[in-house]
Amino acid sequence: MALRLAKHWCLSAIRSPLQVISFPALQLHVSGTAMRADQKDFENAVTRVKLLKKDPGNEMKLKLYALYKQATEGPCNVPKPGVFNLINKAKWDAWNALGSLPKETARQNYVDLVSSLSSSSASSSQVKPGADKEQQGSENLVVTSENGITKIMLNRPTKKNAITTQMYQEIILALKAASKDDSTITVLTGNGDYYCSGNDLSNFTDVLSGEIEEKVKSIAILLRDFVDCFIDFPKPLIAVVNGPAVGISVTLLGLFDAVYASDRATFHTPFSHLGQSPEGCSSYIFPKMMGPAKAKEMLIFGKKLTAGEACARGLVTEVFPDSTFQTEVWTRLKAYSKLPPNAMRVSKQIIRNMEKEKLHAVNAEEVSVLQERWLSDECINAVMNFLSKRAKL
Ligand SMILES: CCCCCC/C=C/C(=O)SCCNC(=O)CCNC(=O)[C@H](O)C(C)(C)COP(=O)(O)OP(=O)(O)OC[C@H]1O[C@@H](n2cnc3c(N)ncnc32)[C@H](O)[C@@H]1OP(=O)(O)O
Repeated sequence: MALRLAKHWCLSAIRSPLQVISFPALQLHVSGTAMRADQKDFENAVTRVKLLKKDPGNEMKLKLYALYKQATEGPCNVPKPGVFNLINKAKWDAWNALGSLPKETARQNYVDLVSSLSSSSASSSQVKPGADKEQQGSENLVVTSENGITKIMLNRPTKKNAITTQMYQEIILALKAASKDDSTITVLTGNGDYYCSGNDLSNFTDVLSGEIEEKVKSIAILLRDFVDCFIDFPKPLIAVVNGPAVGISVTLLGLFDAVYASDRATFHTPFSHLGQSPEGCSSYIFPKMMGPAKAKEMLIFGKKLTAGEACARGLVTEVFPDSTFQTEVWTRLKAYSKLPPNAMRVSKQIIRNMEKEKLHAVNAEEVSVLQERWLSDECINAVMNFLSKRAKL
C-alpha cells in the first residue's frame, strides 16, 4: 500500500538538497506531545523554518531536527538505524548527541537558532506597524497598508490564485502582522479574474517516497494553524471577492466579518469530487448560516452558487455589479476604516468569543478527517486526474 501511494504521489517529486533531510515536521497539534499554549514561540519558530528563503544546509537542518526532537520527545530513545540507512542514521546521531539536554533548553535553543537564520532570510510578508502604503510580500502575496486598511492580495492570476504551501505560511504571517499593525480593518482579495481557485493541488506532489505520512501530517498542521489564524483574527476581516472562489477560499468566508462579491463571482466547494471533506469550520458554520439542507448541497454535493445565491444564503454580505465593484467596495471600506477601531474590535470579540472554543475544536476535527482523506484512493485519483490534465471542475 505504502509503495503504491508513494508511486502515486511522487510523480513530480525531485529530490532537491532541501528535501534530502526534511525540516522537522510540525507535530505539535497532531501528536499532542506538546501543549500548544505553552509553546507559542516554539510553534512560530517551527513555522518560520519553513519560510526560510535559503536552504540552510544539511548540517544546520540536522541541528534543527535534533533540537526539535529533543524539545518535543526528550532524549533520543529509538534504536540506532543501520549503517546503510545514511540519512536516518545522521538524524539519529544528531539527536542522540544532545544527551539529556532538558526539553525546555532544547526548545529555547531551537527558537534562538531559527531567529538567527530568519534574520538573514527574513520572511517576506510582514508589514511594519504604522507603515503607510508599505508594500511588502512575495510575488504571490502582496501586502499593502494604506489609510487604515491592510490589504492582503493573492497574486497568482495565471494559476487562478491557487494557494501554495508557501502562500499559506505567508498569509499566516501577514495576518499576524496585520493584527498588530495600526490599520483598522484587514481585507483579503485576489488579483486577476479569479478570487481564488482554492488549494494548489500540486501541494500534494512533492512528497518523497517513504515520507508520505509525515508530509500529510505537516500539511494538516499547516492547515490547522492557517484556519486558527482566521478564527483568532482580532480586527474586522473583510473578503473582497473579485471573481470565482473555489474550495478553501469559500469555506473560510464563514469566518470573515463581511464578504463583498462581484456579480461575476461564483462559490464552489467540490470536496466530494476531489475525494476530500470540508474545512475552514464550514461543517459547523455553513449549516448554522444557511440551514443544513442548503449547506449539504454545497459541502456534500458540490453545488456551485452564483453570487446572488450565496448572498441569499448568508455567505455573502452584498453583491455589486462587476463594472463598479472595485469603486463601490473600496469607497465603503474607506468609510468603515474610519470608524473607532477599538469599538469595532470589541464588538467583533464579543461575537466571536461565544464560539471561539467550538470553532477551534471544529477546525481540529475537520483537519483530522482530511488527513485521512488525503491518503485515500478517492483523493489521490482526483488530484492525479487534475494534475495530469484529465479533469477540471
Ligand atoms: C495546507 C492546505 C491544505 C489543503 C486544504 C484543503 C483545501 C481544499 C480545497 O481548496 S479543494 C479545491 C481545490 N481546487 C480545485 O480543485 C480547482 C482546480 N482548478 C480547476 O478546476 C480549474 O483550473 C478552474 C475551474 C479553477 C479554472 O479553469 P479555467 O478557467 O479553465 O483555467 P485553467 O484550468 O486553465 O487554469 C489556469 C492555470 O491555473 C492552474 N490551476 C487552477 N487552479 C489550480 C489549483 N487549485 N491547483 C493547481 N493549479 C491550478 C491550472 O492548472 C492552469 O495551469 P496551467 O496554465 O495549465 O499551467
